[in-house]
Formats: sequence, C-alpha cells, structure tokens
Amino acid sequence: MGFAENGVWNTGWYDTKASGGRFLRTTTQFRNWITPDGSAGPSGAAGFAAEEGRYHLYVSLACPWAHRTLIFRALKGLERFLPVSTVNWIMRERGWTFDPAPGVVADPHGAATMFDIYVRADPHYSGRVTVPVLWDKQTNSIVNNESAEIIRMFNSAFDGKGARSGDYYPAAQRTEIDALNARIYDRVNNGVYKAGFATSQDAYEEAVFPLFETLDWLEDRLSTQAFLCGDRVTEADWRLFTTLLRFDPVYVSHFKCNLRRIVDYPNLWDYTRALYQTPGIAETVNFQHIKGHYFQSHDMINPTAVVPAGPLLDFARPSERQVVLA
Ligand SMILES: N[C@@H](CCC(=O)N[C@@H](CS)C(=O)NCC(=O)O)C(=O)O
Repeated sequence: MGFAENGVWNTGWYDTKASGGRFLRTTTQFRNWITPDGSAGPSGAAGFAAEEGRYHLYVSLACPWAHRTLIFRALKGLERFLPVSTVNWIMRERGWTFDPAPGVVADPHGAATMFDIYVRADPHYSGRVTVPVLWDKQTNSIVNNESAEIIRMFNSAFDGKGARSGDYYPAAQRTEIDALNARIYDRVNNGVYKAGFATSQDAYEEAVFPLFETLDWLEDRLSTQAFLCGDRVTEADWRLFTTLLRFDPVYVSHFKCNLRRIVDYPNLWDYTRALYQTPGIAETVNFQHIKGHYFQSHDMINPTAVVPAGPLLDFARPSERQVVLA
C-alpha cells in the first residue's frame, strides 16, 4: 500500500486517524472521456476519439472497480479496441506491480508497477495509484481512472466503430439507474470497504448496518423482478454484481461483513449466479486473484497472509432468472 507525492512513491496504509477510524475514499483525478468524435465528454478535455489501436486498459482481476470495466469490455465486444494488462494480485510496499505470476499480463511498454504508469502520464502526480486505468498511447496520458465513467464510455463510445449492440444506460431509465447506483455505491460497493478498513468500532458499525439494510432491501426488490430495473440487465446490475461476487469468499470474513452471507438471500444468490452465467462474464472472474489480493495484501487485517480455503460456492449452478441483455 502506498501513494504518490509530487511524482515520488511513499509507502503507507490509509490514514484513518483524522476521521475517527473511518476510511475516506479520495476522488480520482483523470476524468477525460473517449467519445465517438473526440469532442469533450461530461468532464475533462476533448481529444480522445474512439479509435482502434489507440487505448490500453490496466486492471486488477481482484478489484471490484476494475472488474466493472472488464465486464463492459466483454459485453460490448471491445477486445480489439482495448488490449488489457493485468497486475499481480498482491499489493504491498510497491503498490500494484507486474511481477510475473499466473494471470499477470505485463505492460507492453515494460512498466514494473502502476506507479510507473501514473508518473509516465504526470511526472508530478500526487495521489493514490489505483486501478482501473484507461491509457491513451497517442498522447502518453491517462484518459480516465474512474471505473464508473469508464464503463459509461464503453457503453456507447465505440458503437459506430463495430462494438456489440446493447445499451446498459438507456435514456428512459437513467434517473432510476442513477438513484440505484448512488444508494448501492455508498452502502454496498463502498460500504464493504468502509466496514473492512474501519479502525474503530463506531466506524465499523456505521458501515455494516446500512450495508445489510441495503442487502435486505435489494433482496426484496429482486423477489418481484429479475433485475434491478425490471426484466433487462442494466449498468446498475453490473455495478452491484462485482461486489456480490466477492462477498462470501472475501467480505464476510476479511471485512467482517458477517450478519448474513449472499447464499442466505435466495434472490440475491440466484441473481448473482444469473449474472455470472451471462456469456463472457465467467471469463472475467478469477477467484485466485480475488482471494489472494485481499488476504495477502492487507497485512493490518490479516498479518499471516494465509488465504482461507473456502467457502465452497457453486456459481455455475443454474439460476431461475432469464438474463435479457440490453
Ligand atoms: N474510484 C475508483 C476506485 C478504484 C480503487 O480504489 N481501486 C483499488 C483496488 S480495488 C486500488 O487500486 N487501490 C489502491 C490504493 O488505494 O492505493 C474507481 O472506481 O475506479
């Protein structure tokens, strides 16, 4: 774990002292958008047109935020537009590295760490060195490092260039998707991190109870409809999925999110399997990287770095839900 300060790497765990033991996520800094014609997107600068051979995606297979981008790349058939490099699952003193190991795909330009990529984009970069990163080979810069925005652009930017059809953020459902995303981000996607990285009892309880209230609410919603916005899968489902997938294998024990498991919720468990079984999605899932990352990187939570063998989960067991893609 570490961060960059004016282009220099510093090691250190998240500082929760000033916030009463609370984990506060910092805002990502590269916020440009790839658009069909290179015009500016909702934030950042213009100049990033949807083109083949220009962009590169850096991910961790362990990370739920980066996982979203791999899912949209698969759903939209963007493989030829977006080659991928995959970091090693262990994130310790040097942050994310490309140290060779099964499933690691090196940086084509020979970077040893993700820090190298950030300072290549900005030699004076200060901030966290996170994945995912969407890289522009033409300008040698980072287009965007915010997963919520990267999946939005993947949803439509390459549509005129041969992307697979499908709109996971349809105009008619945007208000509903935005509202679901906001609630689920704060209490579930980031809620598990707030519980797991809390260093005080109050901070932990402030996160863990709203997390389970929200899972209960989602279970109820999914008892009357197949997906969060009805019978079709939308962006809101994929954003929830990457957290649900990691919940029982990691968050229940490692992050102490243990009031219930996903397998205890009949609808959430069925829903998670339906999304997992969607064509192209299981190939984006690597439980060795997922479990290895959390249990072997966070030494203040799990100092022995021993990875638990279980739980035994059958994500391939058929689901009752019929996946209707956008
Ligand atoms: N807001 C970012 C968050 C990404 C993020 O926090 N990624 C984690 C991995 S799961 C990371 O790289 N953490 C490294 C760090 O915080 O130093 C996004 O959604 O893209």
